[in-house]
Amino acid sequence: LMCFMQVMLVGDSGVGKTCLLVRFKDGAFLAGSFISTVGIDFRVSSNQWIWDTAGQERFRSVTHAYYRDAHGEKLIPPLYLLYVLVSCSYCICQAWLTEIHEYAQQDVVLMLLGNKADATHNRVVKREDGEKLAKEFGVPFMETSARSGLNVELAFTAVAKELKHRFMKDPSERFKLHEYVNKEMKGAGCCRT
Ligand SMILES: Nc1nc2c(ncn2[C@@H]2O[C@H](COP(=O)(O)OP(=O)(O)OP(=O)(O)O)[C@@H](O)[C@H]2O)c(=O)[nH]1
Repeated sequence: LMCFMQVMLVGDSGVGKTCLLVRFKDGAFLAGSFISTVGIDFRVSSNQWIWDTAGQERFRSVTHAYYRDAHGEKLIPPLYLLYVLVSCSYCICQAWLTEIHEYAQQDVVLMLLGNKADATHNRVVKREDGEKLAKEFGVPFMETSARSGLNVELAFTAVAKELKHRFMKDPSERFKLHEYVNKEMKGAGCCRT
C-alpha cells in the first residue's frame, strides 16, 4: 500500500525550516550562510512531500495560497509549526497557531517544534514555555536541532505514523501521537545524532 503524503513547515524566517528538512532528508546540517526561502519550495523524501514555506512576511500571501485548493476548499496538510529557542520567534508562535486554525481543517495534524536546541548558551525560551503553549493548543511538542539531529527523525516519523493510521482507519489500532512522542523524544541535554 503506497501512502503518499504532504506536510508543510511553517514558522518565522530563520527558525530552521529548510535546515530541518535537509537534516531529515540528507542527514546533513546546512551550516554557513543563510539563504532565505523565496515563496515556497518542496522536497520529496521517499513517500513524503514536504513543503518548505518562506517565513518572511512579504511572502505570506504566497504561502496562504497553499492553504486552500483550486476550489477554495480548506485543504492543507499536516503542519509542523516551528519556533526557535534562541530568539523571540516564540512570542509570535501563538499568532501562527491562530492562523493555522483559521486556514486548515479541524482535524489537521499539528506538531510544535522548538528548534536550535543545541545552541544552549544562547537559549532564551524555556522548555516549559514550549510545553505550556503546546498544551494550550492541544498539540504535541518537542525540542529539535537540525545541527545535532536531536529528535528530527522522530518529528517526521511520528506525523507519518499518525497519517498512516488515519488513512487506514483501523479503530482497533488507535495511534496515540502525544503518547508516542512523549515516549520516544530525547531531552535537549542528550545529543542523539
Ligand atoms: N545552531 C543551530 N543553527 C541552526 C539550526 N537550524 C538552522 N540553523 C541556522 O539558522 C539559519 C536559518 O536556517 P534556515 O533553515 O535557512 O531557516 P528558514 O526557517 O528556512 O528561513 P526562511 O527560509 O527565511 O523562512 C541558518 O544559518 C542555519 O544554519 C539548529 O538546529 N541549530
